[in-house]
Amino acid sequence: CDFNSMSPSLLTCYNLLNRTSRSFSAVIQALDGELRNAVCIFYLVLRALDTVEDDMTIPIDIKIPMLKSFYKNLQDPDWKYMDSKDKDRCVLESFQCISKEFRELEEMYRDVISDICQKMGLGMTEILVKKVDTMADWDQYCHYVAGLVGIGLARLFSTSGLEEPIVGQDTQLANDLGLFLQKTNIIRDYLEDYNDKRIFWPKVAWSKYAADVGDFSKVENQEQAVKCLNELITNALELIPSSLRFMGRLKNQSIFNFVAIPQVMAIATLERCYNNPKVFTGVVKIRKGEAVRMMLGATSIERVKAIMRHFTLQIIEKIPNDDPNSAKTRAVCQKSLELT
Ligand SMILES: O=C(O)CO[C@@H](C(=O)O)[C@@H](OCCCCCc1ccc2ccccc2c1)C(=O)NCCCCCc1ccc2ccccc2c1
Ligand SMILES: [Mg+2]
Ligand SMILES: [Mg+2]
Repeated sequence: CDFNSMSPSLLTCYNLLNRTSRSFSAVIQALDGELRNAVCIFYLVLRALDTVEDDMTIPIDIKIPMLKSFYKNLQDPDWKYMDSKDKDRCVLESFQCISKEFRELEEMYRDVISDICQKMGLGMTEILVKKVDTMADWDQYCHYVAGLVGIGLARLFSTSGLEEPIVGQDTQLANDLGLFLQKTNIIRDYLEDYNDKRIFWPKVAWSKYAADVGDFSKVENQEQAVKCLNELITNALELIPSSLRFMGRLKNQSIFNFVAIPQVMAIATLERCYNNPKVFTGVVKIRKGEAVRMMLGATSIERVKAIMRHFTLQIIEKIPNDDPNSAKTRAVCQKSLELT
């Protein structure tokens, strides 16, 4: 990034990106050409929307109209929000810089960002009132907060001309990219979310193993908790074939790295979490050194397949014979092995 030629407002945007995203800021800044600014602004606009969603101090009757109309703020040079208590409130307080840089993007990028922002905001209002009961509810929630991001990004890739039209047209694969990342986050963040009184684990799953999802945080329920954990990880692993097919279509190296690095970090996280009771006593994170080694390695579809194969074999090694989903987990891993 050539920071010397940036306007003060664009510099502020990259500063906000670095402050609000450890896992995405480096790969976004490495993107080629016009995509870099477009994806940076796309991230900040959606992080601002998500910060409204996450802020538990905003009363629901205020929050719902705020989420539904949020995309309109992109056209309002004066809009900002100073009353948030969320950790990422800086993106709401500096929203005038974000919307100014949004309005300076080419129209074809603005159309994608505004459309996804409107759909995500509307989807978030549905989630605020509805619980995640069925696996379909789980897919729907993840579609709104992450699937739509994948769909928008794929459209930006094709719109920029750096990728073929099919990349942006195949919304199912793009959606699955986001579901894989969000499901991994939800699985990993069980305890953090539960302590924030936020439940994203689907009721149809946890109710097989406990009377209340909070029971998993008690050590006497650890065995049942791990069975539920393994069931949700098995569900997430079913998305790997879509992820590989999406990445197999990419031609631009900076876009490949941008897509592949979060995907390999996610499979590494799922492997660390599988059958691991530590998920219920803290947040299981992969070590920085291991993460950097993977990032440097995930630069071609062959390398990514080798990484996916490595972690899939590790998971197969850990499948307990008495786990209720052992046969399904083995079958899902077997399918990934055939593709890698
Ligand atoms: O608030 C927190 O601290 C955690 O937030 C989670 C939550 O609130 O559930 C939750 O917030 C979701 C709503 C806001 C998502 C905004 C976003 C995220 C990443 C982007 C990457 C590039 C461009 C735009 C992006 C937009 C969160 O950040 N979950 C992490 C998974 C979301 C990944 C989205 C995504 C989807 C497909 C992708 C494909 C390729 C590369 C990056 C991708 C990134
Ligand atoms: Mg959030
Ligand atoms: Mg959120």
